[in-house]
Order: sequence, then C-alpha cells, then structure tokens
Amino acid sequence: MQRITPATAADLFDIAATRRIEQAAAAALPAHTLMQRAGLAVARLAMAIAPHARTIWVACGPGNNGGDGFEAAAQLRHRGFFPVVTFLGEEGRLPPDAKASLQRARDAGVTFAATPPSAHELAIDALLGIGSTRPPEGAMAQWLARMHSSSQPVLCVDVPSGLDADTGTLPQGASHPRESALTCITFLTLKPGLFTAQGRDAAGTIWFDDLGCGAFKDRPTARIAGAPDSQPRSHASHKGSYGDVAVIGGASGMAGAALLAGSAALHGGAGRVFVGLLDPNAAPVDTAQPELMLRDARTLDLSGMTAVCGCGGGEAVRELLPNVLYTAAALVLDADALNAIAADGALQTQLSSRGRDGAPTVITPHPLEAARLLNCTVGDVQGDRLTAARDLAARFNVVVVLKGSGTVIAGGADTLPVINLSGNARLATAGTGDVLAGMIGAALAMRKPAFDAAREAVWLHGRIADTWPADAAPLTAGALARRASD
Ligand SMILES: NC(=O)C1=CN([C@@H]2O[C@H](COP(=O)(O)OP(=O)(O)OC[C@H]3O[C@@H](n4cnc5c(N)ncnc54)[C@H](O)[C@@H]3O)[C@@H](O)[C@H]2O)[C@@H](O)CC1
Ligand SMILES: [K+]
Repeated sequence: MQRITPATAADLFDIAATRRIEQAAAAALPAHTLMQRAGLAVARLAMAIAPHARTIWVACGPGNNGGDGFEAAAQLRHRGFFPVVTFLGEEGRLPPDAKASLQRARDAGVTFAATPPSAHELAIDALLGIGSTRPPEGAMAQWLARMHSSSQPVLCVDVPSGLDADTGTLPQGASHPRESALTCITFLTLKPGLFTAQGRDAAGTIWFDDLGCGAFKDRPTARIAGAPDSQPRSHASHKGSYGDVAVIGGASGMAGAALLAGSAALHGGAGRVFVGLLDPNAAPVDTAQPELMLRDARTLDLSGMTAVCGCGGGEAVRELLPNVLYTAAALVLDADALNAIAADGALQTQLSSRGRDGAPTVITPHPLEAARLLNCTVGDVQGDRLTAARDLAARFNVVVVLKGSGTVIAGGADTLPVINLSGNARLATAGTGDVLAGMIGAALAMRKPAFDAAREAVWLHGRIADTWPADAAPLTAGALARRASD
C-alpha cells in the first residue's frame, strides 16, 4: 500500500484499461482472491484511520465495490471491530465475487442493518466504484449526504461513489464533502479522475494498493510525474547561458501583471529579463525590481528571445501578436493573448503553423480561455479536462497547460499527458497565473524542451504553495514570484 503525494510518479489508467488489467489479474489467481485482498487492504487502512472506532458504518452498493465493503467488514469483525453494514442492492443480483464476500461477512458475525447507525466513528463508502453509470439517487444519495455531512472520517473504496474515474466529474448536485476528512484507497490502477476536476476534493488523501498484481500492465492514459530532477547550474555558466525572457503585456493600468511575470522569470533563473509594456505612459523603471529592463513593447526584437505574451495585455496585445508569433524563438501565451487568438482565425492559423515549424510554444489557458479556443463551453472543458488539453495541443501544435484543480499538461500525440499534483487553494489569488507564465518562460529560456519546461514550472509553482509556511504572511503573487528559484 502506497500513499500518493505530489512527489509520486506513476502511470494513470482509464476505466477500460483498468477492466482489462483486472481481468488478466483475476484470471491468474484463485477465484475471489482480488476481492479478499482489496477488503483486507480497506480494513487495514480503516484501522489506521480510526483505531479506536466503536462503530464502523460500511455502506455497500449493488456491485463488486459493495463486495469490497463486505469483505472489509468481515476482516474488521475478525479483528474485534464492530462494522455495521447497510446494503443497497439485491442479494440475488450480486456478482459472484460480491456474493461470496457477503456470505463471508455474515459468517464473521457482522451486523447488517436497513438504515445507517445513529452514530459512527468511521464511514466506509463502498457504494459505487468504476461501474458507476448514473447519478446516485434515493437512499444511495441520502447515505452519501449523511456521510459527508458528518464530522467523522470517510474512507472511499476504489473511487468516491458517483465520481467518474476517467474525468473526475461528479454528478450535478452530488453531495460535496466539506465536513469530513476524506481518504480513498484505490486498487490495481491509479485512475485519472482521482487527480483532476472534482476528483481531488472528492477523494482526499489517496492510497494505492496493486493487490499484488504489479506485473499486469496496459497502455496508460496519462501520468502523474512527481518532482522534476533538479539540475543545478554549472559553475562555468553566465547570464547568457540562461537566455533572455521578454514579457509582452501590461496595457494601461495592468503593468503589475507583466511585472509579476518578469519577476518570476528573473527569480526562475532567466539570464536577462525585459518587460515590454504596452502602456506608452508606463514608468521607465520598476524601482522595487531594478533588474527588470523596462521597454516599450513595440521596440523589442524578440528573435533569439523567449517571449511571455499576454499578462495584463488587454486589447492592446492583439496588434503585436502577428510579430510575436513570427519572431519569438520560444513563446508562452497567456491570458489576453489567448483571448485575442480565440477571436481571430488568422492568428490561430499562425499559431498552429508556428508549432508545425517546431518553434517551442506553451499556452496556459484556464478553463474559460480553453473553452474560447476550442469554441465550446467551460462545462465541456471541465467535463473532460484531459481530452480538452489534448485537443488544444493537437489543434495548435503547442504544449498546453490547462490550469485548475489537477492542472493538465498535454503535448503532441506521442507524449503522455501529465496531471500535476502539487499546489493548493492558496494559489487562488490574483496574479499567480502571471507568475506561472514567467516561470515557464524562464525554463524555456534555459532551453528546456517545451513539455518539460511547462511540467517542471507547474510543479514548482504548486510546490511553493504547498510548502508556504503556516506562520508566514499570506501567499501573494509577488512573494510567490520571489520564491520561483526554490
Ligand atoms: N471483481 C473483483 O474481484 C474486484 C473488484 N474490484 C471492485 O469492483 C469495482 C467494480 O465493480 P463493478 O463493475 O461491479 O461496479 P460497481 O461496484 O461500481 O457498481 C456496478 C453496479 O452498480 C450499478 N449502478 C451504477 N450506477 C448506479 C447508481 N447511480 N445507483 C445505483 N446503482 C448503480 C450498476 O448497475 C451495477 O449493478 C471496483 O471499483 C472495485 O471496487 C476491485 O476490488 C478489484 C477486485
Ligand atoms: K466507492
């Protein structure tokens, strides 16, 4: 059993691949073995979470996820705990493994009840796993709501019930866990839906158990990539070794966004950082950061430079984009640059031919910007974030950083998308996106391949938030940028 952390590197498998792996693993083992191993793993984690629990409520559904719950209840009873099982299904229609585990729970002397116990110290959610096909309703929805409104911990078996294990979406109106501490133990494979969209909030702390079947492999859907290899600077390097970044943005009243991106690029390790401001009346120097070389955006020669374009760009950035797309040696497109491209077919053609020519380009949309670029709704994007990121990458021949809970980084068809696990809600403050764009720019300027530059910067950006000292001042974008060298 392994706890998944932001530093974990592992492949993710969708439901179809998980089913194939399960079939192959089950065929190589005596009947019912997998479920017995799954139930034992649930019981062990339950005892670790709630060692002093008097009553453990095990809510079991109509399929094999429920079977894992019966098996866990049997194991807990054998160890002196008092599980109370509520079962939502018909015994006669249970799959064979689950039926065998139901019998084992009965034989172990587990208490079965028609309704949840009046009090419990731990709830085990074994209602639905990867076989969820429709929103929970009736008693199932009520039981989930009851679990999640209690202050007692919840242990989800395989996936939180109702969560789509491929996309991380919950049915509309699903009870959203707020009060309870959540843990999820997932079996055989790590599923992408646990790590993006609503999955992270719904699953809480994730544990993985391969049920002794590590040898069974299939084609992964995506990856969690963990911490990048750190590459210390060599002693012989000088500022030219790390390349130039030019931030293009900061239209009237929005200079701060461009300066934040510039600061992040500087602290992220770029050799020199120019900030090309779109506001002709901007101050000639940022006295707080004199290292930043402020220029009029229209005068910068971007050939040989990494441009970070769009931060605080407003409408004004549009007129510069044809030149930026044509001349920048490497490019990060953010915010208003993406909105301008979404509204202009000629710029879209230019962007995709730039990528076809092999010029490194990273785009960093949040879901609304992604929806504009794909000409769909935010709901479509959030309904399948991996597909949205892959579609954008294919359409524009770029590396895509689709921001949000479980940021997705997607590149070409032969690159496995990555879901980033670092970061937290502290990053939900103004300017953090500008900082990320600057950090990616610095990594590109160091001549890292675009996909690696994006992945590493996203991970580091999140890691800074994860390690923000609890007793420090609240995270601000400016302070985040200054820690981009961490
Ligand atoms: N077969 C085995 O030996 C193993 C099974 N495993 C468990 O089995 C799970 C998959 O089992 P299943 O394929 O049976 O799928 P589930 O247990 O997720 O549920 C499928 C059943 O639930 C019904 N259902 C779907 N949505 C519903 C809803 N909203 N309300 C009410 N009923 C609904 C379906 O009609 C079907 O009867 C995995 O998630 C995992 O927990 C793992 O433990 C690995 C070993
Ligand atoms: K479940």
